[in-house]
Amino acid sequence: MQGKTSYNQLPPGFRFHPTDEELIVHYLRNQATSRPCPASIIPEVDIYKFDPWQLPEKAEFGENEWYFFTPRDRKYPNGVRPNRATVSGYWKATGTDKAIHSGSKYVGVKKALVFYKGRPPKGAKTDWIMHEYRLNDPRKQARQNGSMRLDDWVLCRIYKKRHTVRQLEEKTENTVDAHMDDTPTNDASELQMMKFERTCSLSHLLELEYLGSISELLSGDTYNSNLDFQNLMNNARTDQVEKIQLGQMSPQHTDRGKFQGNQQGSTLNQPLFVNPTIWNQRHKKGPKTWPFVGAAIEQFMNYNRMHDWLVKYLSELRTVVVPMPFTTYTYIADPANVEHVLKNNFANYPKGGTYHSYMEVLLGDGIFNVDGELWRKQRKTASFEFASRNLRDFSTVVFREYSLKLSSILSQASFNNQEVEMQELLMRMTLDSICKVGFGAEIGTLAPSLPDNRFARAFDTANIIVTLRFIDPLWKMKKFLNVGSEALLDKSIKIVDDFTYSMIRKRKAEIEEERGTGKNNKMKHDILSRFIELGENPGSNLTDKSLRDVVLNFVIAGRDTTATTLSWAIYMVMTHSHVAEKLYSELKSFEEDRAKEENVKLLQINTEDPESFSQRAMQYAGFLTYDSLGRLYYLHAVITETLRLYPAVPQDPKGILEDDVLPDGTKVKAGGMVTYVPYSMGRMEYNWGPDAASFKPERWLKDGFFQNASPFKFTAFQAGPRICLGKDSAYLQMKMALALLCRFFSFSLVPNHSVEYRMMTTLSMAHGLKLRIARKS
Ligand code: HEM
Repeated sequence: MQGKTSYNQLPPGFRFHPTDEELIVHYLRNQATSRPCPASIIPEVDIYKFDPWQLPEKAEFGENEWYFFTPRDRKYPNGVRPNRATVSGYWKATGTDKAIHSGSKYVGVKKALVFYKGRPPKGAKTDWIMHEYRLNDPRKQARQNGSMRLDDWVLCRIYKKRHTVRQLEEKTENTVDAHMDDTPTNDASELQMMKFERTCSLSHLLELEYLGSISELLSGDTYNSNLDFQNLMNNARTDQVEKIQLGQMSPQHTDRGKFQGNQQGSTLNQPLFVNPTIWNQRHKKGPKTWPFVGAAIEQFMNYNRMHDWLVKYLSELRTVVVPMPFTTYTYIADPANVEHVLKNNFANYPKGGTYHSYMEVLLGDGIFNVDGELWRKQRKTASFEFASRNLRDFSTVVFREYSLKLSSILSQASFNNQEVEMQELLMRMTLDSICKVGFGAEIGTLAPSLPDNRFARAFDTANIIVTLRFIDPLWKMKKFLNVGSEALLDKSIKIVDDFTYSMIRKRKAEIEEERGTGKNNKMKHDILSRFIELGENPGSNLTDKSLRDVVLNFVIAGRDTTATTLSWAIYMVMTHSHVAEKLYSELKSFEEDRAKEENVKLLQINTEDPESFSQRAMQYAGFLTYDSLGRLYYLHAVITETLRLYPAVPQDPKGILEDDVLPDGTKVKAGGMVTYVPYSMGRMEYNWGPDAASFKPERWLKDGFFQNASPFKFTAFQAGPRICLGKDSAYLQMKMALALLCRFFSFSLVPNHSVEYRMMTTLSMAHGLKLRIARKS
């Protein structure tokens, strides 16, 4: 645009202090009519896609206040109120609008807003202020294809007010001059515990009352006195109800009770357990079973400690049969049974239709969520990609970069005497890494300010809600009515999809452009780019939807699993001093050996000097390559031992297509579920000997070298044809991060912080991992 001054052409010392009138007349009006502004100083940013503390870095100019042109969306499809929600809060108007005049002419309106964290009406007020300027005659957007756009442009000034002027500003927010507020604040230094928005936990969502009816569902009547299994089964397991109504009965029920089929199949007359022996529980070895509900009561009462509940039964019985209303769950821990289910009779134990229908909204037809031919094709392509050296080299660079980012956050926290929530930091690290490896996208949740991220938040929310479907008998009704958790799910999926599809479009355009300019040598190595290229082969049938499914399945597979394992590994190391010492000594000798190999001198390290400390950490990170990490056997054993006792996927259910008999003689019926239980398997003396419950990395080493165990005994990565595809990649990332962290830091638990698992599909820590950090020389 000719005649326009760009901000970097301005001489030093210039400040941008426009009046309200100038903002409207010279900037907003020009922007709205596509004419050049006097200086190209105000960027176009959809500020509602960010939280206010993320905005300063999006501005082109400004020290204590930042200006943006932003579009506004409607709150409701047919309304005229703007949608003021952001990722982790909302803007709320304060005071009355102020008319802006130019001479005697009324030219626009200024509105003041305050940012609240959380969701209305319970948000917490913050010090972030916005002044929003609108033209007196904004051009309303013509509604196109259900577009939610309200008007073209408004102009916003954002700033954070100073505490010293808080009271004054609260009274006069509408008129106070933003220029009074020129003290930059440093959020991190104000806090004892590094705090940030967390979305990955169910309890967090419940605290925020995001899920409303779900909190009732879980804590209220539905699952206690008014246990409504008919409802549950009608909603969730119609396929199995059908089978039992035909008079079929699980043979393993015969010694505990039996079903009395209802010939008419009326819902009022559901099948009953009527065998009188059921009333006498004295000689029973497994869980207590009762009429109508099978063992659901005992299982439900032990829900929060279910993994340990299973340990107790599986150590006595090896196989536990738990009759439930209209179905039977069979839990197995004997490697021979596991091998039968996961390998020898693999075709009989698929994921099944129920799983697919629950997870489809998030996972689509991705590798995690399909069986048969659809799965086989994806497995083949993905295995090929995972074996590729390009992907491995690219991942190594990404994992190193993000491990260093985490290390520098920990270093900063230790210099500031701050405590950290390690599990949350690790979740951020693995999410950033998998997005980079998966999409080639920097989402930056591990940036020093620990910003919130719309995609990350929506992805977490969607993940939690689809998992809840397995215990929410009302989810289909909620989905139909688009209320409660399902409405939130719908919203979250839209955000996830918008982000993913925009990445797909961007990547496709980049590939096209590179071809156009003949720069094909700049091949991208992220998974999405590789699949886009594969999709160009005739007959590949890879649509944008399948690309979306591919990538999201990898994000879900690789993120929480790796982060929770790292959390448990750090916890294990810090609570077993001899392990911590041995590991540290391995990492130190490795450092010396690598320096010699690379023919470099180790940099001086002064643990009281942040600069020297970080330089040495960077040098160390450079020594960590795919090949050199392969030599850290003790580290490998520490991670594997952690996974034996704290497997990221603690139990993994499979459907049953046809009646079958397991190697130990247990009969299983079509329509039921067989679950192999890595959490229990790792703790069974019959699998690991009398010290099964102890944390001993040494059990994996022979003559100093790592020795694998049978995958049907050590099942943390599953086994057989569907064994985890990301195992090597996960070890690479975990070893990279742990080598750096355990070399340069030691950890201790914040007093009174309790570490226990949460019942979810992955074995995360219910209250996170709150740590104090010390630096090591
Ligand atoms: C400590 C880390 C990890 C553990 C413990 C783990 C464990 C597992 C388990 C138990 C399964 C089977 C799940 C099922 O039955 O549905 C699985 C499947 C899978 N994992 Fe991992 N995983 C880890 C990390 C990763 C990573 C980093 C990736 C990729 C980036 C990945 C990719 C996959 C894929 C694609 C599958 C599906 C395989 C198939 O169905 O054919 N995993 N993983």
